[in-house]
Amino acid sequence: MVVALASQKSIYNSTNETVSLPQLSVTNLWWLANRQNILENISFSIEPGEFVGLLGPNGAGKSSLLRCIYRYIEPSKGQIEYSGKSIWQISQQEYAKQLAVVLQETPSHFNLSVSDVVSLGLLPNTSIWHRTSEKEKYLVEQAIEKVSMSEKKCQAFEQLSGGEKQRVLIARAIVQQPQLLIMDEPTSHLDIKYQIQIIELAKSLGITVLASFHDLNLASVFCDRLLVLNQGRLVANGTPNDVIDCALLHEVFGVNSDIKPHPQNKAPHITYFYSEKEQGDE
Ligand SMILES: Nc1ncnc2c1ncn2[C@@H]1O[C@H](COP(=O)(O)OP(=O)(O)OP(=O)(O)O)[C@@H](O)[C@H]1O
Repeated sequence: MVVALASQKSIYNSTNETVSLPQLSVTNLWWLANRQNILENISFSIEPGEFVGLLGPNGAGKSSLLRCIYRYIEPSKGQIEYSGKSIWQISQQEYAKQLAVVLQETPSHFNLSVSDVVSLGLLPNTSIWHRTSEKEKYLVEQAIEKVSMSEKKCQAFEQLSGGEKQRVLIARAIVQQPQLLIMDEPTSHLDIKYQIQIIELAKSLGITVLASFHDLNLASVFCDRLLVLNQGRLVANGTPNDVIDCALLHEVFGVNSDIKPHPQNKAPHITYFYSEKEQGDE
């Protein structure tokens, strides 16, 4: 038996014991486009509250996998379950309440101010005719402050820099108060200070996060677990310590590297070699 969606964290097994459900599980997922396998037989699950990084070189299939999970594309085969239920059996409105998505391309929000865009995060939990309450206005203000955009809250969203737009979209996701946050390269337009700020912010929400990264060191320091895609296949799934090693980096990303513990939290920290020199060469 599966309990109601908003609290779907557990089920009862045959001996009536409560067993924990993964927040998200992907099983034998395939996606074909133009008769080509873009995603091949991918399986993994994510527990509630986990912060999971999705890694892989350009074209590995990261965005395609995330698009399947947020229902932008329908997989060719396989299952995606949210709290034990197929995502295709959950109503669009209910799924929108559970899940917020921050993408690398910023959508056009013509004539909307920063505050307006952040307020859009209220929509999945209200109706279009709903009058914004004082509490909701406060939530919006707070989210804008958290991403350090208070000074520009009245400015047109379209006039912002790429990094500022990204921060506003994170604030919109915060306002939505989702259980699962999906971010496709959330730090791609951000300078290093805001990269760290945004990831720390996402972590501080205490919700389940699945985010794709190109910066492997950032992912290593902040993620509980890493999934590595290569040519549409899941080639590694484990803690940063389990996953990040020189052989994998060479095989998947084609780089030579040296790995040492980060001085702050001992997570693997990669130093790349910039020449064609093989490791160990003088
Ligand atoms: N709608 C589509 N039709 C055909 N091919 C597609 C489609 N969407 C993605 N692809 C192909 O699937 C592959 C994986 O693309 P995807 O965007 O998922 O990779 P990615 O890992 O997110 O890459 P990047 O790091 O460059 O953003 C690419 O070769 C891409 O050209």
